[in-house]
Amino acid sequence: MPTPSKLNKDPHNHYFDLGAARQVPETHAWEGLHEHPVVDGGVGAGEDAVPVVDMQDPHAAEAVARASEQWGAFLLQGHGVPRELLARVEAGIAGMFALPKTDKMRAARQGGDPYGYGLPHIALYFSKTMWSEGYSLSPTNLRPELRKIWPDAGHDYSQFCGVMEEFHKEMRALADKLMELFLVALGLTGPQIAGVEAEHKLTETMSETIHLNWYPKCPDPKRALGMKAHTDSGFFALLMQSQVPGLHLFRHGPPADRWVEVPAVPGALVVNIGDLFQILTNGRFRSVYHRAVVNRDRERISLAYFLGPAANAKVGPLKEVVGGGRPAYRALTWPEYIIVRKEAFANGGADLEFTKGGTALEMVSINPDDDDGMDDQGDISS
Ligand SMILES: C=C1C[C@]23C[C@@]1(O)CC[C@H]2[C@@]12CCC[C@@](C)(C(=O)O1)[C@H]2[C@@H]3C(=O)O
Ligand SMILES: O=C(O)CCC(=O)C(=O)O
Ligand SMILES: [Fe+2]
Repeated sequence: MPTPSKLNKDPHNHYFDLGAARQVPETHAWEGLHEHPVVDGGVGAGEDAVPVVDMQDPHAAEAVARASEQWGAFLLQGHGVPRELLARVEAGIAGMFALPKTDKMRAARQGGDPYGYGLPHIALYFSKTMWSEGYSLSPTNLRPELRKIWPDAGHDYSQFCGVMEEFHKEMRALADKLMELFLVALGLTGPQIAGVEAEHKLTETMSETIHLNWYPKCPDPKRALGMKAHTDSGFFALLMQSQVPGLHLFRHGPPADRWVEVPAVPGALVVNIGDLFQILTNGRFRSVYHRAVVNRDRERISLAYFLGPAANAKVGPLKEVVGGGRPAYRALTWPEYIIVRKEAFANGGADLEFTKGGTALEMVSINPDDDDGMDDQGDISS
């Protein structure tokens, strides 16, 4: 086992084999994990039942609007991605994460690279280490990236690339449909949606990242954390989780602040709204604060497919949503938002419950009493 000091300084966790650990070292023991109760979000959980949207339902847009306003997340069914493909994707990811660490480390993220193998970006902001390994990939550059792990480009490589490409094609088509459904859910008319698309090319220019998560079994799951609580920064994420629950969504009281455990529903995907979508929709659709916990007996895998604006597009509240009102946020690019979030994290803004310096969204919001940002128009803004 490495010395704790070395582990803490190593954002990519080179030295600690989570899968073989017999105890949770101090470096991986998080405080405050049990401040809020965890409640079941399954069917029959009353108002804590995670909303379900069936894309085939003629009233899907209304269900999306309700879920996006009240939860910032929902389970998506009727999406058309074959269940058997999801099973092959999951098996492929499990096989990749089961490779020796030395193979995976060949793809380790270097410095500020957005892509690569290792702990997620937010790991850099915390002194404790998460009980997980991650791998961020650009779907348009899969083969060269995965050659780092499988330099011989043999059978496993071809199979994994093949299944991920098939999956990506399906997911991209789904993301485009979902973006349209969100715009309908916002109450935009057909001509308004066409206008938004013509003006901002939202769907056409959306950028995509696939992030794979592996949460090995943990000998003491009450002390460890798979993924530190956060909001995703982009527009929205489509999450595929294995049949082991572990995703928690935060809900404010009354009756009490709590974590709602998302049930593992075979074939369903989870949709999480991100911060830039909250900005785009002028705060109508809320980003969801969420975390992933770990399990003593079963490892867990998830795949998050992130959609966001093009890196150089300024995102501000859509004028079609703002209407005669005022924009609640100033316009900024995704990279600019990441810088704001870094500052917010440094000030304790990572924890909704204990925010000292304000969350990143608060830092980019426009105070209704001043005129700041009123003329801060962007590519995607009012
Ligand atoms: C597109 C992206 C969203 C993400 C940062 C990234 O460039 C690639 C990884 C993503 C991820 C996954 C785990 C949680 C998260 C907060 C993180 O640290 O890395 C998200 C990022 C995000 O939503 O900001
Ligand atoms: O593993 C999960 O369920 C959550 C993962 C997540 O939040 C992320 O990758 O951004
Ligand atoms: Fe997330």
